[in-house]
Amino acid sequence: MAEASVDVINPVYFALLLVVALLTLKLPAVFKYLRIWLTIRKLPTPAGRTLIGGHLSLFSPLAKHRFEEKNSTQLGAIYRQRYLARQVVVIADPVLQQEVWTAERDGAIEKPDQTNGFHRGKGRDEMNVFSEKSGDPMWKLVRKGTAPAFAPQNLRNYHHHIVDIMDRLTAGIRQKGGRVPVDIADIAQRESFDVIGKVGFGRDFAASRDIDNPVNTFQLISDNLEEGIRRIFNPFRKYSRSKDKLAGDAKNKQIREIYKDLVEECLARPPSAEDANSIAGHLLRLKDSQGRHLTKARLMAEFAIFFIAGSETTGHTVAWTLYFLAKHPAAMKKLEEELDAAGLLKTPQNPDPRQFTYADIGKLRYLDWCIKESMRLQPVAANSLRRVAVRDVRLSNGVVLPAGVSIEVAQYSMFRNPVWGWKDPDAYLPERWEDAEEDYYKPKGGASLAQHSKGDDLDTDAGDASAGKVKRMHPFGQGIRVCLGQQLAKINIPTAVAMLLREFHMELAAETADRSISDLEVLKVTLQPKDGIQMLCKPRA
Ligand code: HEM
Repeated sequence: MAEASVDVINPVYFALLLVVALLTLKLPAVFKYLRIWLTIRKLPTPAGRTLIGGHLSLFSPLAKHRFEEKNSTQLGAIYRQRYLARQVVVIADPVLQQEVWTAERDGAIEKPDQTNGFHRGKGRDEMNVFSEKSGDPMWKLVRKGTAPAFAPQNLRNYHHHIVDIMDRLTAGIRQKGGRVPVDIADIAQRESFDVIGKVGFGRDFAASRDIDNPVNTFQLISDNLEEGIRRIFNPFRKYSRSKDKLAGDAKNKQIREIYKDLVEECLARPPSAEDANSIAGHLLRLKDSQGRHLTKARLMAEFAIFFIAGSETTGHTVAWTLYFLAKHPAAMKKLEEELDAAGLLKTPQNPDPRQFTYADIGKLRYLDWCIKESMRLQPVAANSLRRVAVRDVRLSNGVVLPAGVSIEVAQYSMFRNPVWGWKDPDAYLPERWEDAEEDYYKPKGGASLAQHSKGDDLDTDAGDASAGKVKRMHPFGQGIRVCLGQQLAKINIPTAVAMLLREFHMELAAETADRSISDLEVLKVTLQPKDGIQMLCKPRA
């Protein structure tokens, strides 16, 4: 329920902070806090918060997207939340979120203060292209410097590695004979792991070579992300001596060793033409304005983010896509027909179909729609995108985001809330993407939108507020911090899905089919299958 009444909790915090401030003479911080609270206090807020934790006790960080979906339905597309003393404005409105990205481009909104939450180091050297503020020259240097690794020509040259990796995986699955369930989430992880190994670091991680051999690194990454998430919402956790926190510290150490090894290996390896175009190749060549190469610590932090972003996103998207297809036999059949028509499906008439090529990407429209629809319903970036206001930002609906307030852009709820015009939002309907306009929100009386959204468009495809439409589907984010690796994802996902379906008819095994999707998922930085997606992969010919 919306609450527009005076928040009785914040004065308590204010009093506490005042005492602390008097003791530490940090009065400006207290006045800043008071100003934030006074500015946003009229926004609705979810009921049930507690005195100290605020809304923290109302949701699990591992299912926060669902809490946000509920709130944005009940409270509207802009509301406030409190995590301990931190005031957060949550935005789940396509128009307002575009204004946030405009303000970010103008320097009024930034990434929050954070070191690399995923391996939790200390200091500037631990920042990376994801955590660094947009105003920082290092962010620009790394973003610009690594962009050529994701250029279409470069990715085209790497595509044969993806095909080889998929060939190895399908050979491994074929050996199961279609009788025992295969964990397709694990298969997809192996694929994206080996792909980032090659494209990112010129290394064969060999996860696709033996699908029965467990890859310990997956669990390590997964646990590390979970620990990272827990610390974002519990700043006191770092002082905890609990068993699971200490285990988290030990795993953190182990994963740092992996990044360190990777950096050492790339530094020591004689350069090859292909390595020079890998992400690591670009990172190793970068020099700052004073002509200095990145330090080893900085390289580790950058390697870490590409390692995680590369392996934790595309793999889960492949797994969710196959899950939805198996759940929706009519969509699966249509996709099989499309692949067959393109000569890419093994059938009795075509027992040796041609190989999937780079040129196929983009031509297989139904495949594209199936992936997009999966990304709408189960976007891997379901965690809201976190920012902070550097200076006051007035949104076109009159709400002011005061300097210092935390901002969370809730993508998950935007992709399915019917108020943004989604028809049958909970249904898996790949056909909806046949209409290119489906990407956009067009309120009745588009003219008012032009007024509502004063932001300039940031991406060429961000929408056109003056034409009365704005993007409501943006799984790769938007604006200057839009996903750097999206082109890699866009070639990897269709290749993996098409190459699996080429060989196998895929059905959900009972242990997965009988569970609801909320029971199958977990939000550990990315929205991923909690404990696998079991499928029967029946060889086609
Ligand atoms: C399905 C696949 C993927 C999805 C849905 C996805 C989604 C996103 C989103 C939403 C952001 C913006 C975060 C924000 O605004 O705070 C982002 C940023 C980023 N992504 Fe991805 N991503 C994917 C794959 C990849 C891959 C394969 C890589 C690299 C190997 C990658 C590297 C990055 C990096 C480095 C950033 C930070 C960019 C910056 O802040 O300037 N992503 N991604």
